[in-house]
Formats: sequence, structure tokens, C-alpha cells
Amino acid sequence: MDQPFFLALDFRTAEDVKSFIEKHDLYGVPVKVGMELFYREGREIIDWLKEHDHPIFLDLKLHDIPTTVEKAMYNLAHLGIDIVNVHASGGSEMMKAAKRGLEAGTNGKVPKLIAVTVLTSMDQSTLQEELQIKQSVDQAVTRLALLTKNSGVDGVVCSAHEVPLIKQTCGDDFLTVTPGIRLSDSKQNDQKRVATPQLAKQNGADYLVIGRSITQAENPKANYQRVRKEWNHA
Ligand SMILES: O=C(O)c1cc(=O)[nH]c(=O)n1[C@@H]1O[C@H](COP(=O)(O)O)[C@@H](O)[C@H]1O
Repeated sequence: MDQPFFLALDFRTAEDVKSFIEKHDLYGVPVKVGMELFYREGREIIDWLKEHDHPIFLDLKLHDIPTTVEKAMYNLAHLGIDIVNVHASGGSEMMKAAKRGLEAGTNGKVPKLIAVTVLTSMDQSTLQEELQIKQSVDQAVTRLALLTKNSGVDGVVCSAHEVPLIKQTCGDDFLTVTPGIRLSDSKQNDQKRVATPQLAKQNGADYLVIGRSITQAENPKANYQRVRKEWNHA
């Protein structure tokens, strides 16, 4: 993959996606398709993106009983995507089932499977006050990363801040995919654990996920180039 940034295509319709990509000449860049777009447009938008050579991270964050997740992954595997995810908090049986489903459903290259640790929209107070989890964010993320690794899954979704700890605990080859990426002058929106592309690179992240800093910018292409420059020069 030329540039390790997944552009989050959080748009309502396929038409919105196509006109955004066309207008800003972003053909072929790695993209993330999430629930909003996939629930409406399904496999057609995936096929269109593949026809235009976009590497695809399908972000549906599956979290259900093992059998359901295994069968859902079996069906998703036919889409020919590159990365797909589950929630690590679904537990090891669920993660192993997800992997089995993907392997059984794929003809060619098996998509990478990653697991969300603690959402980047959460912070210490969400964990401790709302969810009554006594561990710190760092501890909870590391614990879930280790569970993910021991379940045979390829890597995790986490914030850029936890990458050094995860690499230390799970090894350099264990993938870290980091959303919550913001350019220094972008709005934080609903994200709590944010980082610049530069910090993510310095911390050793393998891939970035970045949406609104680009898609809602006055000049999306210019911001895309800024991310690229920050990453390449960090
Ligand atoms: O799995 C994800 O991609 C994900 C996990 C997470 O912890 N936080 C997170 O923001 N995401 C996704 O990453 C994208 C971030 O978008 P922006 O906040 O607009 O850059 C969204 O599409 C989220 O669904």
C-alpha cells in the first residue's frame, strides 16, 4: 500500500462518495468503509471502490455470539476487502470464530482481521465512571491487545498514544491501526484520544484512519497532502 492512511468515507450515499473522490482527485487512495455507508450501499460501493483500485478497510466492528460472527465473516470474506474488524471485548472465542469464518469464506488472500480495543471516543472517565472499569485506558487497551494477539488475530484498533505499549507487549509485527487522527488546526469533534499524524508515526503506528480532518476541510486535497507530508517527515 503506497500510503498507510485509510480515508474514512463516512458519507451517507455512494453518490456522495463518488463525487467527493472525483472532485478531489483521490482515486486509488486506501479507504475505510464504515456502518453508515455500508448499511445503505452494501457490496455495490465495495465493488466500485475495488474497480477504482482503492485498498479497503471494512469497519463494521462485529460484536455478537461466536457462531453469528463466524457466519457473518464468512459472508463478508466474499467481498474481497483488505482489512475487517471486530470488537476485542467480544472475547477470544468470538475472535477465533471471526478468523475461522474469514478463512473459510475467502478464495484468495484472507483479509487481515483486527480488533477494536477501547474506542478513541472514550477516555478515562468513560471507562471508570460510566463503565465501572477500574483499569486505566492504557491498561485496558493493553489487556485487550494481548487477548487479541492470543486469539490469533492480526492486530488492533487503538489510539496513537497506546501504540508503544502495545508494540512492547505484543511485538512489532502486531498491527496497530489508529483512528482519532487530527491535524493540529482541526476540530476534535466526538474524539477524546486524538493525535496528529506526526505523533502517530513517531509512536510507531502501522496505519492511520482519518476522516473529518480531510472530508470536512475547506480543501480536502490540501489536507490529505498535509497528512502525507507529516507522516513522511516525522
Ligand atoms: O474502528 C474504527 O475505525 C474506529 C475505532 C475507534 O476507536 N475510533 C474511530 O474513530 N473509528 C472510526 O474511525 C473514523 C474516524 O473518523 P474521524 O474522527 O472523522 O477522523 C470513524 O469512521 C470511526 O468509526
